[in-house]
Amino acid sequence: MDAAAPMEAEQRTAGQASTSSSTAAGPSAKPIVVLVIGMAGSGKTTLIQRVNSHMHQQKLNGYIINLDPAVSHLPYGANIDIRDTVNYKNVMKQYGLGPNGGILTACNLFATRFDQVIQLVEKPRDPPLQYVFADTPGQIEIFTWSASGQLVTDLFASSMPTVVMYVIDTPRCTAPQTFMSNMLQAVSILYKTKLPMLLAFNKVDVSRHEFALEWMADFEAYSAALEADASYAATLSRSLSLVLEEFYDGMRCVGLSALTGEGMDELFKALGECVQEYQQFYVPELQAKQQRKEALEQKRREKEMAKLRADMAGKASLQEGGNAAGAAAAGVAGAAGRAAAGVQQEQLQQGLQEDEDAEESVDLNLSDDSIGSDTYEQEQ
Ligand SMILES: Nc1nc2c(ncn2[C@@H]2O[C@H](COP(=O)(O)OP(=O)(O)OP(=O)(O)O)[C@@H](O)[C@H]2O)c(=O)[nH]1
Repeated sequence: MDAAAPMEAEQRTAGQASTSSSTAAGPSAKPIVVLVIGMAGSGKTTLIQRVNSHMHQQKLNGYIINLDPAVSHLPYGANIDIRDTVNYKNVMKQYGLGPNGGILTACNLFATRFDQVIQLVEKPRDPPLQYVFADTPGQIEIFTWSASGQLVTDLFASSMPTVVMYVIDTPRCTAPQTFMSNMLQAVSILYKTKLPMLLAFNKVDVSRHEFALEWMADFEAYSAALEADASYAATLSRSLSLVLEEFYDGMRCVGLSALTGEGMDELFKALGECVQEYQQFYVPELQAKQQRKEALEQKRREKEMAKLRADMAGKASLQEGGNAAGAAAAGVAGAAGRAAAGVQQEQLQQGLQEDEDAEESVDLNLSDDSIGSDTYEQEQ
């Protein structure tokens, strides 16, 4: 893998729009990262192309990252392209993998350098970046259920406001069970990432998305659509629709057409709302997570310190105890030499007393050595 490639690829600024004083994210704000996820063929790449041209028109400062190593042609100029860094076909050959294994491994290799991508995105610019759109592999699970997808998502979300845009092929969703499959996929991504989500019903030029909004708002309407179907899958879909009511409630949805450009203004408005949700819910959760991690680390350090103290105390008391016992034995021998049983007893007592004194001084020394930790424990 070419480590310097993300840096070089970034020089190609085809995806950058021209300058603007009226920035949606604010002049000093961090860019909004949009992870574009969806089933194969839902129109992610075409949608990003449309978004790119919309950003140019609106003079929004955008940045595009392609994370799909297997895409053969990109209709937009990506600022960073995974294919400049890693060739998934070579990966397949080198590791003896099939296409999916090759794509997955290519993504994993790229993810190991993703801190460089974050650095590039965060690089100060004038005017600052407002939006970062990331195109993900068509095989949805390669991104959503892989270590690399998790890493990329976490790195973005812990550095910048991050939103998941789940792209849906609307014409295909007119079948109620395909609609349910899409919703379940979206829910699983929401659970996995815990990020604000936007449902983007694409291809509304072919089929309007209002039927989907109705199914989400009204269980009876969805149930009616399944009426003619008495199969087990249909019954399950009906039950799932009830379960998903909580998910549907308040979920942001936009109807888009990557082909005609319909819905672009609504998309950017919805992204702004998602950022508010990110600030309100995700950031406090992230902070709490970091605090829990720090507390665990602190506990681990304290435990190690206590173990070290115990080891040192054991060694020191053995050493001091041995010295004192030696002195006591010498005293006993001297007393025996003078043949005085009372004196012998006295010497023995004295020896034991010395032993006790020695132990006391060991304890004090240990306390001195570990003032910081002891103080912390007492405070706890
Ligand atoms: N009519 C119509 N067709 C669209 C629209 N968006 C995408 N398409 C078509 O849908 C097909 C798939 O589009 P892509 O952009 O390649 O979809 P993708 O999700 O990136 O596909 P993968 O890379 O396989 O994941 C193409 O033939 C596009 O021309 C749209 O809004 N309307």
